[in-house]
Amino acid sequence: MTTGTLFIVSAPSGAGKTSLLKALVETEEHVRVSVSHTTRPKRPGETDGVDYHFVDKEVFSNMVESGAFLEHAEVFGNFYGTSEAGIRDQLEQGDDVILEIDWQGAQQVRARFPATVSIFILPPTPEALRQRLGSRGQDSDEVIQRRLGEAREEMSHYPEYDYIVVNDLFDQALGELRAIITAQRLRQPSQAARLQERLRSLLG
Ligand SMILES: Nc1nc2c(ncn2[C@@H]2O[C@H](COP(=O)(O)OP(=O)(O)O)[C@@H](O)[C@H]2O)c(=O)[nH]1
Ligand SMILES: Nc1ncnc2c1ncn2[C@@H]1O[C@H](COP(=O)(O)OP(=O)(O)O)[C@@H](O)[C@H]1O
Repeated sequence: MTTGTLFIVSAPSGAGKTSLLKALVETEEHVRVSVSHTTRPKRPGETDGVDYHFVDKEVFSNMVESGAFLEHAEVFGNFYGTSEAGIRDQLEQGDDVILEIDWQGAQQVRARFPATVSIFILPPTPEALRQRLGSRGQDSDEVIQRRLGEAREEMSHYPEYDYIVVNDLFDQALGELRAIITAQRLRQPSQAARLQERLRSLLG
């Protein structure tokens, strides 16, 4: 039995991480994206329990108190956290689990699980980031300005990550994400655990 790998994906708001991960799980088996809890308001088109578990501050702080979170952080004035329940089960079933979290959460998860593989997604240019945040059409000007203002701070943490993917051409970035996951699966001992029978017949 092998356990799956825990991946972290971080990026400044608008770089395209949610779109990339959505496309990734549609085509890739045995990869799941963890659904976080957040106190931020739901955007049009988002679904509770699918995009996030939308909760109020009281529920969130009760979960913090009871130790339900693997990590949690305040980002753009809202609270976000990854609940531990479920993630362990998914990993134990052999599935890879991706956490779409900010650099603060990434530091907490690495401290607890040093084998975590982390990926930072960069936009090609500052102009592209601005344009993407605007074209998503789901945030007010004030929210967009705040997110752009904090993009440099988020991006300054890139050296803490194992991989960097530039999301210029969407399909190329998606291919690079797939390559990282594939490479991780081919590593010893993950791959050897999958190949037990074959190895037995080869080695006698
Ligand atoms: N630490 C932490 N950060 C999270 C979590 N979920 C989302 N985030 C981060 O919070 C930031 C804002 O997310 P969101 O409001 O969905 O905006 P978006 O990045 O523009 O899609 C992003 O940097 C996310 O990676 C979480 O569970 N924990
Ligand atoms: N490679 C790309 N080229 C052009 N637009 C993109 C690309 N990747 C994502 N987008 C668009 O940019 C906007 C922000 O993407 P999103 O996935 O919501 O970003 P994030 O989750 O990082 O905040 C969306 O409108 C999305 O369709």
